[in-house]
Amino acid sequence: MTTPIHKGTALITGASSGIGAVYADRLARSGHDLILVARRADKLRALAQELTTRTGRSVETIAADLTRPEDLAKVEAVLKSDASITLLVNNAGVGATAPLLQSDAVEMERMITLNVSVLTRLAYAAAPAFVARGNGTIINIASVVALAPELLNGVYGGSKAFVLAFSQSLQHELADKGVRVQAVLPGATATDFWDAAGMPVQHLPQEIVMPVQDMVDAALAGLAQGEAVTIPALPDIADWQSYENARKALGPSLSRSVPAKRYAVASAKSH
Ligand SMILES: NC(=O)C1=CN([C@@H]2O[C@H](COP(=O)(O)OP(=O)(O)OC[C@H]3O[C@@H](n4cnc5c(N)ncnc54)[C@H](OP(=O)(O)O)[C@@H]3O)[C@@H](O)[C@H]2O)C=CC1
Ligand SMILES: CC(=O)[C@H](N)C(=O)O
Repeated sequence: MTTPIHKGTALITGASSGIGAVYADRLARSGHDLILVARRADKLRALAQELTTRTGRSVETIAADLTRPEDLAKVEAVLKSDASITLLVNNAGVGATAPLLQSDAVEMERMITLNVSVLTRLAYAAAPAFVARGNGTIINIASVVALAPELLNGVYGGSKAFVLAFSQSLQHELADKGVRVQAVLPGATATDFWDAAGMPVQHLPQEIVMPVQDMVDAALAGLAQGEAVTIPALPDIADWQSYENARKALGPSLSRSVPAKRYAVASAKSH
């Protein structure tokens, strides 16, 4: 059993499998107590027991379907009231691989609820408490499809583009208030995600699939290095920086009093 220094409590959503379960393992080992959230209570309990035995940390579980308003409210209340929480891992999410014409609009809306609305509500529950204490970290799990929406289902890509943009906005607003925000953009990662999304992970070219433990270890290394956006698979961080610099360079030209000349609009101002 390891008993490192106590680093506060991490609340992890989607902790019953995949990326969230590995975050739970790594954070418990590095000295965090945990609150694990997902629907499958049996999986959460088994993981909690294993982690407590192995690390000596306190691990609580909350069985919650975060798309149900009453369950979401329960988790929001914990984030608002438990002053020991120093870290929120906003990880619960679902995906899809089907193109628009083969997708069900109600399922797409459910995806938006979990990937966008729930993530936003939980960040809104945590951030004021973190700001009040001048300390706290929010990790938002996005995806490389935030940058490449053509890769998978378009609503999934759009939901992850939201997570990236929202994280960047939070970074901008909260950086001087002692609160850190990291967006993590995994590429294909070997988890149950793929079965639920409609394509077994074994059907992907294996050279693009990262083991889930390596993905989380890289993301936590990126956090420790102070990265605001971590793309575990990207070999050269300079490529991301050029992309960001190009985006920021557009800034001064994006809102002007006249349309661009190429549209040949006779300005209303001259009438
Ligand atoms: N695997 C991949 O290739 C990639 C994944 N991601 C993102 O990583 C995150 C985690 O996915 P991953 O670990 O891969 O997949 P998993 O399917 O293994 O994990 C998804 C987690 O979300 C939980 N969850 C799903 N629906 C709900 C709900 N309604 N309420 C509460 N919890 C819910 C699941 O638990 P339960 O069923 O018990 O509720 C599970 O713990 C997602 O946001 C995904 O978009 C990003 C890029 C790549
Ligand atoms: C990029 C991927 O392949 C991944 N499954 C994701 O969830 O975004």
